[in-house]
Amino acid sequence: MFPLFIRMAGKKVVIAGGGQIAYRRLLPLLDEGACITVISPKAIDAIVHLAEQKRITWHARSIEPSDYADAFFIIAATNDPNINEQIATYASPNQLVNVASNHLFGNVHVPAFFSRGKLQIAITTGGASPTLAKQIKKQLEQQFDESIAQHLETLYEQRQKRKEP
Ligand SMILES: C[C@@]1(CC(=O)O)c2cc3[nH]c(cc4nc(cc5[nH]c(cc(n2)[C@H]1CCC(=O)O)[C@@](C)(CC(=O)O)[C@@H]5CCC(=O)O)C(CC(=O)O)=C4CCC(=O)O)c(CCC(=O)O)c3CC(=O)O
Ligand SMILES: NC(=O)C1=CN([C@@H]2O[C@H](COP(=O)(O)OP(=O)(O)OC[C@H]3O[C@@H](n4cnc5c(N)ncnc54)[C@H](O)[C@@H]3O)[C@@H](O)[C@H]2O)C=CC1
Repeated sequence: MFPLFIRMAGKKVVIAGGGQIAYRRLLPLLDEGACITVISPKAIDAIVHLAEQKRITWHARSIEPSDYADAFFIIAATNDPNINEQIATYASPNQLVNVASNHLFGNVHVPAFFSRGKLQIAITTGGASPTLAKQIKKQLEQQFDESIAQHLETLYEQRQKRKEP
């Protein structure tokens, strides 16, 4: 697995499933300005609410391959592992696909992560123990408190000045 931080503003994201896991994936992507479509016969209230506010699109039906043919990033988070795995199979090899129910499918793992201003830290265990990834995240959250955000801003400004011609 190769770690990347991806600018998601304006990118088409299709999420199959409308449960807690779909919502957990959706929130940080929405913050980043991704264009999100949820396809799911049922959805939790928080997702329905976002759709009512027109912050995302929700289609209340089962997912079909044509729904994600032109998606930049596909998230398979239904409660049917077979459907999730089928999505990974039907997607183009050039699309990013995350399968929430089986780490062996798809080509993207979602890490445990947090930010302190411009500092972003993400941890994965390659599907071995998401719980350990979460614990390591909590330890690092203690180690890097909010003060690092301001320190990093100062370093950033100094660096920008040095780069000025
Ligand atoms: C492959 C991956 C999926 C992906 O990439 O999308 C995946 C897969 C699976 N998770 C499962 C279960 C749990 N996942 C969590 C928690 C988190 N899981 C996350 C990521 C990932 N989980 C990716 C690998 C990341 C890595 O390797 O480190 C985190 C880090 C990020 C996030 O989800 O937002 C988030 C912590 C967030 C945080 O707080 O920071 C908990 C604990 C809890 O919720 O408290 C449990 C229950 C305990 C347990 O089972 O361990 C199951 C079995 C499901 C079933 O039984 O059906 C599968 C399927 C499988 O193992 O194949
Ligand atoms: N952190 C992680 O990565 C974790 C992943 N999981 C996995 O994530 C998946 C989803 O978990 P939850 O959100 O808790 O499930 P959930 O049961 O709350 O929600 C599942 C959603 O999928 C929808 N759905 C079912 N069939 C569909 C279809 N054909 N097309 C579109 N949508 C469909 C349902 O309407 C429902 O909204 C599970 O498969 C579970 O194995 C579970 C726990 C943690």
